[in-house]
Amino acid sequence: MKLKEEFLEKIRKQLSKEEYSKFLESYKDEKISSLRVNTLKISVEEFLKISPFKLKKIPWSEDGFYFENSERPSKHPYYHAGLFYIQEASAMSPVNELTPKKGDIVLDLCAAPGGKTLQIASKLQNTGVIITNDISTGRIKPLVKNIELAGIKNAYVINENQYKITDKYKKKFDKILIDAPCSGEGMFRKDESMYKNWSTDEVEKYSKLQSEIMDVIDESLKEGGELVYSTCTFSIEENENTINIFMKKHGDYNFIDIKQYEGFVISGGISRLWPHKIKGEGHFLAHVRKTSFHEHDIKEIEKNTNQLNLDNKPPEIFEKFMENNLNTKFVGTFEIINDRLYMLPKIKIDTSGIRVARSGWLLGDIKKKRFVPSQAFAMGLRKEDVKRTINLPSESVEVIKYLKCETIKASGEDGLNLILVDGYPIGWGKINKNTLKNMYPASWRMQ
Ligand SMILES: C[S@@+](CC[C@H](N)C(=O)[O-])C[C@H]1O[C@@H](n2cnc3c(N)ncnc32)[C@H](O)[C@@H]1O
Repeated sequence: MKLKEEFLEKIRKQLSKEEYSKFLESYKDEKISSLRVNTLKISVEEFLKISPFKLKKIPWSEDGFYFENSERPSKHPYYHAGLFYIQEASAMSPVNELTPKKGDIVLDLCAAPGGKTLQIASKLQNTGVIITNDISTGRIKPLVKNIELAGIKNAYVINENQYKITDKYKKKFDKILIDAPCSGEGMFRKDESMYKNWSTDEVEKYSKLQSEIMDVIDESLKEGGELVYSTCTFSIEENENTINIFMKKHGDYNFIDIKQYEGFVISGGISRLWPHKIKGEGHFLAHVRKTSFHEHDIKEIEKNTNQLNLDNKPPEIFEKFMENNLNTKFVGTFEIINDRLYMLPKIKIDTSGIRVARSGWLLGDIKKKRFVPSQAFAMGLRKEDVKRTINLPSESVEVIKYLKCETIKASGEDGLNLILVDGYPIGWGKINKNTLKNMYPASWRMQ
């Protein structure tokens, strides 16, 4: 790869001579591949027992692992069971730093396609709530799919800009992640298209946008709340400058010391991940806490964290479905939106006037007098929740055929079955005399 002189000049200014030549050398390194185990579905220990891939721990992520470049995990049925997500190693550092805690209300403002939302969800373990947002309508679809595949039940997926969000949600969030749109310099090794579009004008354009986003989103963070700002770029304009402009303008924030890992270049609340110092791509993160305190904020916070009434009865049609098909009786707050039944997260979030793509766990469609369970429902279940299941071994031809939406032969009880791979749900099917009518969604078909 021939790097543009203007880009190299900017890097030269940031590094010593020796560091700079190591940085250039890193462009000749082999590509680095990594995944993160989805602990909503399987513990790291269990995954390591069944993993068909040779894995090596990523130091800064408790559930992140490198795999060998010869492997193709996204083609494995476990990927389709949502047991892991392919995520670049450095990209795991912002959520590791933010460390959402069970019960937190978290905003992931620039979320698509969802790698970091999934990581936040693993930390929350379906407690609290995640508002996961992206401004791009086109990128909402993959975000929704990744959330469904991962079995996340406590997220609202929304499609707004920072102004709309701040207008609606004042001092609402315990934690905010701004994984900002950027010039992507840290990803040049991985994605040449980012490099082709790079120019100093782009750097300037993004730095303005980042400052605008940060300036506005401040109002949405609770007093005492934490914010991580991250990019996958090297330019000072988009990193140190953005966070320093923000800190100057908003005097009520302090930096939080960043967790130290070998190779991270840390100065107080700011960290840089350089590709010649760690096994991963380029990244930047800053961690800050809002510190000011006013009497009226307490009332605001209390109002915001109202719990939903948990005894809300499910619609009769779903009661019947549970009786006939499930061992578990789900209780919670149910809502029907456009003939689709959802179970909402336990913390009440007012989404009126907001463009919402998903509200919590999509259970299924109500079609005339029938309840048709959704793929998202299947992906959020455990095998024990369902009366009839068909287990397909991960090495079988049948599981691949199922994931390719083909009809297969399978022995089991007639009726609706949850289809499993080695005990982990992958979708629905109906058995009739040893033939499985495939209900795997065409849009999820394995390629
Ligand atoms: C670096 S990517 C996010 C990657 C994502 N966090 C992940 O881990 O998969 C930046 C995202 O910001 C979105 N974006 C750009 N401007 C935005 C804005 N003003 N508000 C919200 N999202 C924005 C882009 O559409 C893009 O999907």
